[in-house]
Amino acid sequence: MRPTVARPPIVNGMTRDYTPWTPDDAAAWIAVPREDDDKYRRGVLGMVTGSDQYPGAAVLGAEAALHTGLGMLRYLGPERAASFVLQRRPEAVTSPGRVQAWLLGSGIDPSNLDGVTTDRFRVAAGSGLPIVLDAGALEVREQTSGPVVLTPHFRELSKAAGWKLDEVAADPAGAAARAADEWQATVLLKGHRTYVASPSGLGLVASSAPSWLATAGAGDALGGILGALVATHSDEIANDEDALARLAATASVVHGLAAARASGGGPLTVLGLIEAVPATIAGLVSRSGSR
Ligand SMILES: NC(=O)C1=CN([C@@H]2O[C@H](COP(=O)(O)OP(=O)(O)OC[C@H]3O[C@@H](n4cnc5c(N)ncnc54)[C@H](O)[C@@H]3O)[C@@H](O)[C@H]2O)[C@@H](O)CC1
Ligand SMILES: Nc1ncnc2c1ncn2[C@@H]1O[C@H](COP(=O)(O)OP(=O)(O)O)[C@@H](O)[C@H]1O
Repeated sequence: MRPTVARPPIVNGMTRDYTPWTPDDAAAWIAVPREDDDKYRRGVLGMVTGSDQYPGAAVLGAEAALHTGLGMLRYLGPERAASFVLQRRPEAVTSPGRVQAWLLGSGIDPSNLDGVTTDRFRVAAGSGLPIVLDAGALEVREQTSGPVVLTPHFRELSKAAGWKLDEVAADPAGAAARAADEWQATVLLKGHRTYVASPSGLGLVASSAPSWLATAGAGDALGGILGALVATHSDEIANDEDALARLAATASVVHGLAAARASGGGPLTVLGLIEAVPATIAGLVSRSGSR
């Protein structure tokens, strides 16, 4: 039996308490495929990410989702980004079809949306399926009909909510809670500590990441990890109003632990982090198996 590890103390935000989300907590939110699973039953993620300006974000999100594990990835972004995704990951499918969850917005400038992306945002928002909104898709929350999790960093939250950047930076825990209340959506606010607030009042905080993670593209990888976790837990999301918050905190823990593994105390690249995700998940699964 493993020794019991003391849970870190609760972080008191001004408006709600945040319970630390530990690797043991995260381990319970990894879907391990069963013998009777097939690619569709495991979960299909639809991704509308990347643009001519930022095709790399699409590649990082797709790589991260596939390394986290899912039945199928449907990449439905613009043509140039799609060809980069296919060059790295020929298993990605680029034709529309059924999905269990959506990831929208990484690598997209909301002031410069192309027609295909706008149409696909509309279809995803109206599907009623669980949806992860990142970077250029934060505003899509206003059109959605299903469960939503948003993944802004400080500047994105300040812009989307119309709050001063200094205020968000001074009290990120409070800002995440306020956004979750106002938007009636789960909010994951990125930073050295990542705060997850759900509209029901749940607060979770993940702090497993080394500061070496502060590098361009790290958030695009987090989006892919979360997208895969959401696509493989559609039943749990339908039955538990806080499942999205727990999955978001789990994504942050997986991301932070993979970053620590890739870093080994020194600099990391985002592809290095992504390559460390399968071993990170195997480590979490073996923890939950030993309980
Ligand atoms: N390889 C890729 O394709 C990458 C794409 N990314 C995408 O890029 C888009 C913009 O993301 P950001 O996180 O940069 O958005 P931010 O809201 O942080 O910044 C927007 C813009 O403000 C300027 N800016 C802000 N702070 C600055 C500073 N301290 N020094 C210099 N310029 C500053 C930059 O011109 C930047 O493009 C998102 O769609 C994101 O997903 C980024 O994730 C980086 C990697
Ligand atoms: N100082 C830090 N320590 C630990 N993690 C960090 C730090 N700064 C940023 N991060 C993490 O790195 C990622 C950066 O995401 P984001 O700002 O969206 O970057 P990008 O848009 O370039 O992909 C987030 O997951 C965030 O939590």
